[in-house]
Amino acid sequence: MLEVLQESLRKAPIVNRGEYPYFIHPISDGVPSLEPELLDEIAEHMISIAGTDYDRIVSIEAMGIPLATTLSLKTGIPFSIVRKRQYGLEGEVILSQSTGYSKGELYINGVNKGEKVLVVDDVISTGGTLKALLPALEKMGAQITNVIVVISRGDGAIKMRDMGYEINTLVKIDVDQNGVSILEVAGEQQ
Ligand SMILES: O=P(O)(O)OC[C@H]1O[C@H](OP(=O)(O)OP(=O)(O)O)[C@H](O)[C@@H]1O
Ligand code: HPA
Repeated sequence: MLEVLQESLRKAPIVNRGEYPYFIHPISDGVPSLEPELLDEIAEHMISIAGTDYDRIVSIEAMGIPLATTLSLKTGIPFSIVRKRQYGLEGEVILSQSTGYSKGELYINGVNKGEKVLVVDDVISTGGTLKALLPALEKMGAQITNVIVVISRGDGAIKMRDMGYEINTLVKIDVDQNGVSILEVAGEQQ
């Protein structure tokens, strides 16, 4: 299951971002090369989890974009990208994002009241990003049908569950100076 993803994670190099050991991977960084086989494997798996009964895919700049694009082409469902840049459009919602290595503002445009949305992203780590985004989408009147994140590291997904949000993740990993260890793969017995 998810063989291309697993193989690529085993090769991921680590760099330090302050105290935070940061893995570098095609899905989370777009480098060194994002292969169509990997995007295809992930998008098919996401569709097997979420189906296609939603009005909009929502994802976050930058590395949510290839995921949302692939899903949109496969499902025919449009997507909106939550941006790190302000546009000042009517109805734009501003939220504060905090990750293990950065802080900043995010701006939501294009999500309409009453829409069913699928939220996808590349990584959940501290959970800081989704902790800000999911309540904001609900406040805008969106109905979140599913949240799917490709790679889970740390306890962000557990913290989100404690807040009442179920996050589907495709792989759970551990990261240290030596590299990435795969702890769990969706759909596989441990
Ligand atoms: O669970 P968290 O600790 O919040 O970390 C997860 C977030 O970190 C990364 O985004 P980043 O802000 O690095 O943006 P990028 O996609 O532009 O690399 C990733 O795409 C998630 O959105
Ligand atoms: O270690 C990481 N690598 C890539 N993207 C990330 N987003 C949160 N943590 C990470």
